[in-house]
Amino acid sequence: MVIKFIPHLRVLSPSLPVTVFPSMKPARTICFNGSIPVLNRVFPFKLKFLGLSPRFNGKLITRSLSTRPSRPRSRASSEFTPKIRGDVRASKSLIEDEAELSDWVGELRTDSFRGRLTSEDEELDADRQRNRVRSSDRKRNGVSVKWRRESELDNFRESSKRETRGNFGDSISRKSRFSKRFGGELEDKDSDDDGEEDDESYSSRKSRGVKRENTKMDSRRGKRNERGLGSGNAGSGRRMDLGRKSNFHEEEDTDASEEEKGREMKGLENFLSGEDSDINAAAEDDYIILRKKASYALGLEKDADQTVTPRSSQGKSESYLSETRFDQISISPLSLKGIKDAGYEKMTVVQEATLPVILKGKDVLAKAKTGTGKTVAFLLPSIEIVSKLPPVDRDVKRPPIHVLVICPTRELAIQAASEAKKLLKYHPSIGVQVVIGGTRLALEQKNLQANPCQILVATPGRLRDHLENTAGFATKLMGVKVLVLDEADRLLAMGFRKDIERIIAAVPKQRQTLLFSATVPEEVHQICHIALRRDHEFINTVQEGTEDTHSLVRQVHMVAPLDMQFSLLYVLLKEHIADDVDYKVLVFCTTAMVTKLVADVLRELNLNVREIHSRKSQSYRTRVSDEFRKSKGLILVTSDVSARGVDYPDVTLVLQVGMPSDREQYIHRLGRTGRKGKEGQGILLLAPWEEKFLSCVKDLPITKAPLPSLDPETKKKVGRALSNVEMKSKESAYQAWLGYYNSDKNIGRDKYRLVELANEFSRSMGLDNPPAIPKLVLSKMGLRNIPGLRVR
Ligand SMILES: Nc1ncnc2c1ncn2[C@@H]1O[C@H](COP(=O)(O)OP(=O)(O)OP(=O)(O)O)[C@@H](O)[C@H]1O
Repeated sequence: MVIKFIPHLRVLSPSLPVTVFPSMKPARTICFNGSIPVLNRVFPFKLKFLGLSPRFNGKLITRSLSTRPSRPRSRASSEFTPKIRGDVRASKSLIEDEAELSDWVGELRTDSFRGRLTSEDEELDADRQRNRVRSSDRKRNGVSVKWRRESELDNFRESSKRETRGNFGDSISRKSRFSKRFGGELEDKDSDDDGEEDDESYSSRKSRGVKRENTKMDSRRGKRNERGLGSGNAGSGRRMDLGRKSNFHEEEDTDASEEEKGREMKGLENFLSGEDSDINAAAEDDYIILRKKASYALGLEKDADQTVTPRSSQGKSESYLSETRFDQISISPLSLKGIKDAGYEKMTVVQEATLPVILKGKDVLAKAKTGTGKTVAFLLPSIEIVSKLPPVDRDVKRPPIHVLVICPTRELAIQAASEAKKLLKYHPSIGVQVVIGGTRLALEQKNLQANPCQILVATPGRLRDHLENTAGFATKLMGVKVLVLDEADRLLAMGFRKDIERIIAAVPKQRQTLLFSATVPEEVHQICHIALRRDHEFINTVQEGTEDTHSLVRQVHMVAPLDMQFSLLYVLLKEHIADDVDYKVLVFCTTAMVTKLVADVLRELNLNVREIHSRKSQSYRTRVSDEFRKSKGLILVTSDVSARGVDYPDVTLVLQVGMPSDREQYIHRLGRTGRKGKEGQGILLLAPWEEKFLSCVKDLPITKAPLPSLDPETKKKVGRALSNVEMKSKESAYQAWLGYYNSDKNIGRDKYRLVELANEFSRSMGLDNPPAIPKLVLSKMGLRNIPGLRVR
């Protein structure tokens, strides 16, 4: 089979705008023989699962499980990656970052990885299945009991720690308000039964309980260590299975008769009420475990102060922080000082898990939930590696770049560079610079020349620009020791893949590569070999059996016809604002132009709104992003430019209007709230024909919420606001809307239906007739001669 790569995405996507870029050249077609699945067979990878053990003496214990026989490594990437060297001038990348992807997403979106699952995947699944069986066999033989016990204790300790976090009372009250609004399904037993208890007393009661538990746990940990229960056992080859802890009950109870169960229940109730808790100090471990088991068996969990939490949330809202302090690990005193100044004391779980592996020189593919400190996880070891390299002579004309960090969006690149600056505060000789699209290339070239730059953070498109247009840049890249792909799954997807392949070809083969993301779909495992060595470690800090989203983020979806959606959006925002004076809301829209329209409408409705998308200048984007980071009482309407990685503290609500491009994008957008173990809310507003999207996220705890009622006055108000919005904004939104859904596999298949829906969208904007669309655009979208469209 022959696969064709056509360099310019514009040519691929019929929905692209008509603007012609000077850099556009006639499409070249690069052909190579052999399908990607075949390449996968030839260049296999070895998956390593790493559970996070309870941590003892600051050490993380890892387990690895090979799912595939190792086969000889091959030069996969180089075979279909054209080499770039400094003087070769190729056309510029047309995709600067994800914001542009979100506008021109076209067919690339749905096809990025999906649809390429073949018998090879089935084979892989079979492998995994076999391993699962082996793993459960081991469990039946009692091998993993210790780990489970430790996990139970960790779970217990961590749930206690959670309670100590600031604003707990506030969180609870918000949670219960959210529950009230969205009905019984969300009833949260964390809060009081009647939901009336005031925040202060709740909060102080919690912290009392926690202190008690923490002290207990500390002494228990000491005892466990003495007894060797928690020893690493690193060589045993066993797989730690933290995710099993919430299945404790199911594993234990399957054989009990109904009568026995009844007896057990009574006994367990006594036990939980404390009547049976005749424990001595030496048996505290077992007491905790038994108590947990009893709780599970009863379908509820009582924490230290007897607060009941529903079983569904047990073990899922694990703390993002580990027990290990930065000063317990072996990093340079200069880094440690920087970390202290940044206010970090304990490592996050992903930092604790990845740091030792990276410092050992391994390639790493890491998965950790959103907002859990992945940036520091790859920056800190990278800085450590650079700090150990011999200093570069000042006279060297083209000092090497040692660490290259690639981010899919400009905002994310700026953020990562600023995090690096914080950590480098006491490393005066190590410089970090950022190169991103939307800024002047010449200015960046000057900066690169004038200032030290051992660490470079870049968006893919601009990096290629430098490779192709900045003298000596390719030579500098030959010094790369560590290559980081932040949001790796995005960067390895089709929209960026070609840029990434070119970048990989421009850095030395002898390097360390780190891939980080909150989502690592199966497809990434299959193609990560283009960046990673075969013996890389896959470090997954998301417990098996738990969701990829945070349990403290309440997720609901609503289904409403398009003609209700502007009014609904308004009502939902008003309700949220009324609930929380410190509101900070992100409203995600499908495309840049729809984002603009929604922002225009909400502005007309006198809400405090900002907008951010790729059609705004970079300086505007940076300014708005900074403002939103620092503000409260603000709504940011945004395209997917803000979907990944951007760290806005204390976002109270993420509202997604229209279906996200895929499951991963849903998770990343939602991940803008509930960061650093905090609480958050997510609402997904879908049209009836978008409901299919829910099947992609059926593993996530998204409950259906009833629609708020819309009074006639609200409808009128929203109608007036819509009529005040410029026609141009509506025209652009209509065209963008059509392009977005045209590229959806399901919706775009039936063009007649698509146009009907687009015209429904047009009516929802208050237009009697749909806006006319240029003939050329229509033919690029494959929509010529479809009834219902107006041509201009
Ligand atoms: N050890 C730590 N202790 C406390 N806070 C930390 C620590 N490490 C990082 N943080 C903070 O946690 C927040 C989230 O970090 P970061 O943005 O790196 O998350 P992430 O996992 O990359 O999220 P995303 O998946 O959305 O990109 C940031 O504000 C960061 O400063």
